Amino acid sequence: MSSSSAAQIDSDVSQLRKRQAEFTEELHGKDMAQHTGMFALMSKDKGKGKEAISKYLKHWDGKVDKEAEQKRLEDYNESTHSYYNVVTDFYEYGWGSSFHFCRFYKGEPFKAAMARHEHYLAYKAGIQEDDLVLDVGCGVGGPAREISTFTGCNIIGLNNNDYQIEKAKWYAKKSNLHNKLDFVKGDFMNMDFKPNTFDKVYAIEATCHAPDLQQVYSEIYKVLKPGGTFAVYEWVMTENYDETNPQHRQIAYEIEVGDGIPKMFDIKTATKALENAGFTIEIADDLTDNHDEIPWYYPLTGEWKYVQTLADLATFFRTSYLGRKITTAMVGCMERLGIAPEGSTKVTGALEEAAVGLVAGGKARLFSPMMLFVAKKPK
Ligand SMILES: CC(C)=CCC[C@@H](C)[C@H]1CC[C@H]2C3=C(CC[C@]12C)[C@@]1(C)CC[C@H](O)C[C@@H]1CC3
Ligand SMILES: C[S@@+](CC[C@H](N)C(=O)[O-])C[C@H]1O[C@@H](n2cnc3c(N)ncnc32)[C@H](O)[C@@H]1O
Repeated sequence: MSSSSAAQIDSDVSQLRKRQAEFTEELHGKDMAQHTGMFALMSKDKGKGKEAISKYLKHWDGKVDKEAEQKRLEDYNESTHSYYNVVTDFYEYGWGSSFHFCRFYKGEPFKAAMARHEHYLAYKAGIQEDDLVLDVGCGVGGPAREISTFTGCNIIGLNNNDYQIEKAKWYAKKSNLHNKLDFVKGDFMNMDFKPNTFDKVYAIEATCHAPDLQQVYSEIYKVLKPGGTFAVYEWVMTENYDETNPQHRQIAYEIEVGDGIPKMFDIKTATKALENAGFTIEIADDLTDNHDEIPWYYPLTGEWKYVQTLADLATFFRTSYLGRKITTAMVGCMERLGIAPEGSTKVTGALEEAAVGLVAGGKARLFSPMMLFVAKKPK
């Protein structure tokens, strides 16, 4: 690439970042980090809120044709940025500050199961005290806070959503972890870190937003020290998935459109992408394939029998089919009263589609949100 075209790309990237940061502040307000869930939804600038939702709908309007898919792949940065601008409040309201699924043991509370899933990844990655670790696609920093507390390591969280970065920084300060954690804006498809920087890298349910898995894994490979480990919970379609089967494809589309994913890839593609990036795969283990008594997707069903503790009733109520209908009705009232941005119910509608697709994919064993890969960069 010539130096003038490289300079042009750099300037386009910095303009995009500036635009996204300015829009974030106008939309969520200067004290954006301090409000969560429905309070955050109410404290948005209503005009910008409407604009944010229409930006999101432009990309995620349910179109399932190849052309729409191609557009989402090309526009992955803006499309995921706009997705997380509008869903983050709902995620925090319904799920908490770790945006991923987990396995559940009998008798185990929801929050403990989520934390254990994070500890397990840290353990498999071999994270040690004082390691410098990169969290790729860090959300609002729930896993980074847990993993740093569990291991004592230092973590840099990389994220392309400004709203989530502000929140992650605020939570880290509140939990007195700001000396161990830092959160930076960036695109995992083109990282700004120097090569060979990190002892370990992990990614939790984030790299599925990449338009090309080999590219994101190659970036991770580049910034990892030789001999370092990369551990990931990847979202994949399983071996049972047949792209030519219209019912299978419909489930994959629901997951893509409802979860802000340009294209769902299968296990084979993810495996090849890791190998082509230069990694040696040490573990490839689909954690949904364990005959668990309590399925990973249970919070999104209406199956009360799986709720393990009384304290989990509040979470389950919000995540279950009935709870989601009630949330949609409540958000509809807020929208009519003008205290939630116009179009908010379209967001709950898309999240409903996500929930339906995820449960259908889980039940049919076509989809896994926890394909664990542990891979090494050779010395
Ligand atoms: C999008 C990716 C790659 C990962 C996120 C996984 C999960 C944390 C989310 C997937 C679907 C989400 C839904 C909710 C919370 C977060 C998820 C489970 C809600 C329960 C939030 C409250 C809304 O009223 C309904 C949502 C349904 C989908
Ligand atoms: C489902 S969330 C998971 C967040 C976090 N790993 C957790 O478990 O709480 C996916 C995250 O990936 C981030 N992300 C998506 N595309 C990205 C990109 N191109 N570069 C950096 N981060 C990205 C999103 O902003 C979001 O924070």
